[in-house]
Amino acid sequence: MNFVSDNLAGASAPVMQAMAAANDGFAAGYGNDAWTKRVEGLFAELFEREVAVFLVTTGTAANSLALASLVHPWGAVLCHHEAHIAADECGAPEFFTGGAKIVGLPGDGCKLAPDVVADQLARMRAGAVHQVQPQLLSITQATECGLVYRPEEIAALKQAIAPRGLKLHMDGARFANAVAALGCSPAEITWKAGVDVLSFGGTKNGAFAAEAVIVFDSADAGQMPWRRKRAGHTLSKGRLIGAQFEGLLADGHWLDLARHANAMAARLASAVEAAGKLRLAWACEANEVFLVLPQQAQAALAAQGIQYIAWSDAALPEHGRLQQGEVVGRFVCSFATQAEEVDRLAAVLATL
Ligand SMILES: Cc1ncc(COP(=O)(O)O)c(C=O)c1O
Ligand SMILES: C[C@@H](O)[C@H](N)C(=O)O
Repeated sequence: MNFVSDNLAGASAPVMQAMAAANDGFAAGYGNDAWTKRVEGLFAELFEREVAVFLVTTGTAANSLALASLVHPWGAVLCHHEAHIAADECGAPEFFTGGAKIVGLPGDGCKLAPDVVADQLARMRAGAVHQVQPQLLSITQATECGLVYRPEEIAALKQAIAPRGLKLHMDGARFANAVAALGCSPAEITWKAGVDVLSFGGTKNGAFAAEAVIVFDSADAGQMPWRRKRAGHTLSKGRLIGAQFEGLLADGHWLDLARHANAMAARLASAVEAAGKLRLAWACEANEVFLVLPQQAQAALAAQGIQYIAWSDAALPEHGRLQQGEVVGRFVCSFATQAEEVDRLAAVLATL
């Protein structure tokens, strides 16, 4: 059984069918194909406004190109110190921005609070030629610890950066899971809350390799066509990504997939809490469950061949610090996770 990552699932059947259907005949290249054009319209409908859409194949590309379009080489990107852009993209944001500084901030569950952001900004002197200039705040939705920002929390972060004119980026690798968890509209947790640019994740949701940079103000999108091309993400057969998103977005399929993943995670979290043997490191709010695993639990899982990632504990609150030998286990559910797998995992953890 595999709870390592939603990246490890394949693509959903409707996405595969959409890709197969897009294979027929000839099509314009480099994003000028019919599938990509239709998807641009679908995103405008989804976000209830005109949007600029740039399809790429990885989340790292989506994040790095979004940042590069809005941050100067002498700029600074504020984010959580355990954010994917800070900890898991091998310096791609720094590379594509031409050297902008990633400034990591603390926060329980990888969530940023407005006062922490404001305090950091107060320490960065505007216009000081000896200092990098803060130009963008990046938040991850759902966070790297599986928590979800509510619309009002996003708006409060926007309010904290507004006096210094920072842009607000959302790493939405698990955006679908957050929307499904909140039951809100995509607009409510993006542009209506102050988000300027979104990395809309399709890959973890149920596509094979489909990510979209969604820019809510066309004035912020001017550099993207060239930056995407230089990054090697303007596909000659752009229908490859367009068809995936068409399959994903059709009839709300993307949200159905996310709801299932979230339901599987909730099933696991409830079973663990009912058994009373283990504690959650953070609340289960989307499609991930983070458990504090003593050595006995680690051994039992290994014996059963149940795979997960031992996750960083750096975002744990002081009172939740690990004891000797404990690790935080990250268990990720996807659209492909079956209830029987969850129940078997829960049974192993209940017999500790
Ligand atoms: C929160 C988050 N953002 C961005 C990414 C980057 O995606 P990719 O691995 O496709 O570059 C990931 C990982 O898959 C992620 O977990
Ligand atoms: C790199 C690893 O963290 C990946 N983004 C995942 O969430 O599984």
